[in-house]
Amino acid sequence: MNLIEAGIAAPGKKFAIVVSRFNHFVVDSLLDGAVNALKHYGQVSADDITVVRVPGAYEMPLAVRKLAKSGDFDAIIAVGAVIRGGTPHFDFVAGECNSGLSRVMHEFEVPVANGVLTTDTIEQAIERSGTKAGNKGAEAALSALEMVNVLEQL
Ligand SMILES: Nc1c(NC[C@H](O)[C@H](O)[C@H](O)CO)[nH]c(=O)[nH]c1=O
Ligand SMILES: CC(=O)[C@@H](O)COP(=O)(O)O
Repeated sequence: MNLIEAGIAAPGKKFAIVVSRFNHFVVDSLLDGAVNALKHYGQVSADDITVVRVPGAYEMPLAVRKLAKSGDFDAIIAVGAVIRGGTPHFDFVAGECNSGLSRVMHEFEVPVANGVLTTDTIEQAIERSGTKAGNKGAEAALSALEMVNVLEQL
């Protein structure tokens, strides 16, 4: 059996993190988790991490596409929080964000890790941004680290 598997150390690789300002009270924790994971587990230096802030999750795919098209980054991490309100707007924002990120990843063959929370309640978002349900920003960063190394072997 031939198994292609990779670790998460990626010193010298370049990462971009696209972070939305909406719900920044949880998104800032997701960003911290992603940056710390890149530095601590990935051995990525701060000089190789670029952070791009956008207004909301709906705007993320456009920024991610520009970054992917530049060819300057080995992986891109998207962190944000779409929290359901009182109208169907949640479905459109979350749907367009997720499908847009996926489209960019496949079009440019650059890992785009999805650290965008889509929750029904604020409490669910808080739980997933560094409390009892982990930090989805950190998890997305770990995915990006592994995918950079896996793709290098393919
Ligand atoms: N409600 C949330 C939004 N809404 C804003 C949109 O993302 C977009 O910025 C606006 O529609 C203007 O184009 N964004 C989030 O990231 N999270 C939300 O819960
Ligand atoms: C995800 C959203 O756009 C949502 O937070 C907006 O809230 P509402 O549906 O009450 O306008």
